[in-house]
Amino acid sequence: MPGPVAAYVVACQERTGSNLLCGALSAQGGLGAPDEWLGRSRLHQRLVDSGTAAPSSTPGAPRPGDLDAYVDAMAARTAPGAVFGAKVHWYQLAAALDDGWLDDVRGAVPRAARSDAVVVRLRRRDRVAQAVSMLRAQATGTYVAPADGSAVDEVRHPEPYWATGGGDPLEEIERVVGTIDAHDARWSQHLAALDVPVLEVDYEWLTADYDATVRDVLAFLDHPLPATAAVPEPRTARQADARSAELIEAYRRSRRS
Ligand SMILES: Nc1ncnc2c1ncn2[C@@H]1O[C@H](COP(=O)(O)OS(=O)(=O)O)[C@@H](OP(=O)(O)O)[C@H]1O
Ligand SMILES: OC[C@H]1O[C@H](O[C@H]2O[C@H](CO)[C@@H](O)[C@H](O)[C@H]2O)[C@H](O)[C@@H](O)[C@@H]1O
Repeated sequence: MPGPVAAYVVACQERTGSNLLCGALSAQGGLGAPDEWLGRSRLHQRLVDSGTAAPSSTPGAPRPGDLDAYVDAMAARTAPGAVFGAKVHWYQLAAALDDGWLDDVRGAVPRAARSDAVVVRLRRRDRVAQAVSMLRAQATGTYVAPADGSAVDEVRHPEPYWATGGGDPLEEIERVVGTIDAHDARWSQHLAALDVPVLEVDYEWLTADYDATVRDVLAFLDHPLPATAAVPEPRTARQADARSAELIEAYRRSRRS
């Protein structure tokens, strides 16, 4: 008989609405702040700041000296008594698995909570739209649009994550869709091998019926919202613009011809 949910992972890929969902979970109060604790661009600094970096860790090749100590330090930042949450993109887990400092995704939550950890698997059915969203975020340096309209700093990665930034945009989309498919298959394989409860959620459900989808996720995480309580307002806004629509349409047209 499984116990109450002690920790959770939002298992996703980029541009699947993960900030929208994780914003709702963070706003709930008892579910921590599911951040990208394994996120490559900040991992080395987080390890150093928490005193858990391996001597060999560098910004380009972050490596914990003691993963459990690192995860515990991140968990200590969430409110006392809150359920710990982590958001993990496949490429972040893959890097950790390849480096050998983690055996499976449950390593991203505190050891004491692993046997009662659950997974919310977030995907986007429209992979062309997802790929275009990735390329637009990379091109504009804007990965998130706060719903309150506040400004965010541009993010420029030293090396492009998903595309070269040059060349034929339709070929870029094709390549990124291929990466999304491959990473999705790896998530499926990885989760199928674990004895862990998984709730499947699609970006399309989240955006078509935000209230009902967030309620379903909260119930799965043992934090059901009473029918009389309102779902927290989205913290992020939709980013896709006219250029996104143009690229999606051009790609679809090219596939039909
Ligand atoms: N409120 C709301 N309504 C509709 N869509 C929304 C909303 N908030 C975020 N989004 C869209 O989610 C996409 C970004 O996904 P992620 O947050 O997973 O991106 S990432 O983690 O930073 O890579 C990205 O998709 P695109 O609009 O296709 O670019 C965001 O616009
Ligand atoms: O595509 C790589 C990563 O790009 C985004 O992360 C970057 O922007 C974040 C702010 O929106 C910042 O916190 C992070 O350190 C940057 O790497 C995106 O949010 C990530 O999901 C994505 O993996």
